[in-house]
Amino acid sequence: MGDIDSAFIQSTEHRPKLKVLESGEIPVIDLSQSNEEELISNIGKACEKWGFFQVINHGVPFEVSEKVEIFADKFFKQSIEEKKKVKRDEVNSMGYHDGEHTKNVKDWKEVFDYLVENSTHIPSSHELHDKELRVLTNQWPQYPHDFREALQEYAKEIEKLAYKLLELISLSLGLAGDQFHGCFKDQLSMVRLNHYPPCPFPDLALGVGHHKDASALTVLAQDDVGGLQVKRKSDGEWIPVKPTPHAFIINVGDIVQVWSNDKYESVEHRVVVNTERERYSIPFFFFPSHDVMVKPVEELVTEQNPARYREYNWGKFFANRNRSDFKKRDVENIQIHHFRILD
Ligand SMILES: O=C(O)CCC(=O)C(=O)O
Ligand SMILES: [Fe+2]
Repeated sequence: MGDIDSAFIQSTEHRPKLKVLESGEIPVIDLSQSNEEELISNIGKACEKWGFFQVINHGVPFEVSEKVEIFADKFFKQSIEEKKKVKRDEVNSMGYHDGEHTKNVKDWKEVFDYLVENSTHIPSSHELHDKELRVLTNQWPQYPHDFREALQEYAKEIEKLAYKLLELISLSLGLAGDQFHGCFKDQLSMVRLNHYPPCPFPDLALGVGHHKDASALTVLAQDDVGGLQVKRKSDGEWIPVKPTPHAFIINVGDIVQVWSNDKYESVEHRVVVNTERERYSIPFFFFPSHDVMVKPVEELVTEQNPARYREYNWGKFFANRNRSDFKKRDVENIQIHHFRILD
């Protein structure tokens, strides 16, 4: 079996229990249901109680998702030299990467990231005084053929679903359906292909360490292997999300937490590894444009419920996060709680 590289070892408190609780609790919501009021209410309840739900009958054609899964497998099965031809680096954060750290511990996975908009503006640096922008562009591999077309088609389909979900979430908060649409004009949204190889150290390593997504919301496809766990709000237990055929897993991200002034929380989640089977998952992170200032929505702020966050610039937050993905750093990376107004 050999020894595990110490970069992968989780601290004792974050190591997974090998015996997991029964799953099946995360709500499954049918988006095709005709009673819109009930649909909105169910989404609101799921956001409040879990921060996570699954959707079925979502309108994304199965062939589009299936194609991406096949291409993902073809891409990751190539040699490391081939994959590294589209390696991400500190300047271009899109492309292939096999050294990501979450909370300063290395994840047992490899990824391929691409932007939904193909190229978009981001701040040149995380420094607040630096107003310069630069263009962030996708890197596409030569092989597999038609990889780019399949992945872009997928992104466009999921983007439609993400707008629809954001609309339903806005309505559930008592806001206009299109309240946030303007924030995504020059969006930084990206799709990630996650490949988790089998791992002989399931008690020490994680596929992705515990974290919250920085997005407004995340739309995740997973295969039938399982491994995603969500921290239950009521008692802090890690609950597995059972793979549901053709469903997407939706979670509230940090931005919706701030917009909703903590009504909907961005919930911690992580991925445990599997000793026998490799696993694929594909999150779509719905990210606003770089110039969006994120703050609690005015309509949701009252004297009794004052704003709990100072505003922050999304582009700078994004640039700051990208710095920490490469190596173990001694400090915690940027989090929304750094903008919390203490009472
Ligand atoms: O693989 C999964 O199920 C989740 C991955 C995840 O949480 C992430 O990439 O942010
Ligand atoms: Fe995540």
